[in-house]
Amino acid sequence: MSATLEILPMSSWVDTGGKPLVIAGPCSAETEEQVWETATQIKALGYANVLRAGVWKPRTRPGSFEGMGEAALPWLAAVKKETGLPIAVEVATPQHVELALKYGIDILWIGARTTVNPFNVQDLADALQGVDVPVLIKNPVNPDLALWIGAFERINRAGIKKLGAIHRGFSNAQETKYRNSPMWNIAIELKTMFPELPMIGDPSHMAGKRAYLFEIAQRALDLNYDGLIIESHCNPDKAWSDAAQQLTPAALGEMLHELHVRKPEYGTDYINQLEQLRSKLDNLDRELLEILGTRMSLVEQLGEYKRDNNVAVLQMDRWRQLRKNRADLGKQMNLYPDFVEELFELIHMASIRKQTEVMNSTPAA
Ligand SMILES: O=C(O)C(=O)C[C@]1(C(=O)O)C=C[C@@H](O)C=C1
Repeated sequence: MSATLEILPMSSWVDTGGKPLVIAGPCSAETEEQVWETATQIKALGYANVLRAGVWKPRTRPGSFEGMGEAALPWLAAVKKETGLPIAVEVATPQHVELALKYGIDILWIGARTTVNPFNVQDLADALQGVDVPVLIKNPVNPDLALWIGAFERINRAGIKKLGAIHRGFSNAQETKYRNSPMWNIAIELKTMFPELPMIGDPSHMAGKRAYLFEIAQRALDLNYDGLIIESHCNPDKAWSDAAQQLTPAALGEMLHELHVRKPEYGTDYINQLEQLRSKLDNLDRELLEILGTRMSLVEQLGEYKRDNNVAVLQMDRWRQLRKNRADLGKQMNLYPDFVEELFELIHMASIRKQTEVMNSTPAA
């Protein structure tokens, strides 16, 4: 997939003093007092660069609290004046965009349930035409990188160059430890395609529970994310939405203090050591590929034998036996079991592909 985005650096819309961006605030703006108390406590921590609050809440089932709507916008405008912190809210319709801009909201984000729908995203892009406001786009709820990229393209084509990605994790079909599966590989792929796109981790929505926030936030920083967006509420247990994943500003401060920010690059003092290790890896990878090449030519010979004797490509007994044997070997070598399993699944699929080609070719005379 190839795509181009014109992106301005994060420093063009927020000053973090070279540190990771911290966006914090309640899941929802509930009352004027709650917004005020939470915002002033967050400001006092000294860590946050931006204050977040949900005003329009897309909820899974009807009957849940769906946000205070426009009524909450003057509260946010007032805390912005008091704290000096820029405000970020989620927008899902052109009317939300219009109202947010009317009340001087500084940063907009598009939620995961909106990113899934190109019609919705295009409506937002049309409403943003000619407006200079940073827009952060959450990953779609389903693990579809192209859909996420498509949303960036639509918003970018409307002239928005102050863009950022929020990685909030992907819906689970089954019960898992986290509320949403991080699937870090998808965010890494996006970052690989668009290195200049700021990547912001959303531990709150991945974790779903306070207890897991730290490990996810640290993982995001280990991957050199540009920032974190974390839900914080002055009285989290009484929150009207997402109570289990919010934490008090004081607990947020402790967590942020404990997190380690990694250096993006090695220092010059490590360069020699690093180069030696990398050149060993280069040699090993070459050997690995040579071995895979040799394996594939044996598989091809087996394929010719199968073709000439009219034997099926897929040999289930052999494959089952092989899988078990390689998993045991991998265990002895201290390799991650799921890694070994996936590796041999890929190898086997490539064998099947090669032998299917051989099967359908005519033997050399
Ligand atoms: O053992 C065979 O019959 C093979 O063709 C080799 C191989 C493999 O890649 O190891 C490929 C396809 C079969 O389903 C099982 C195993």
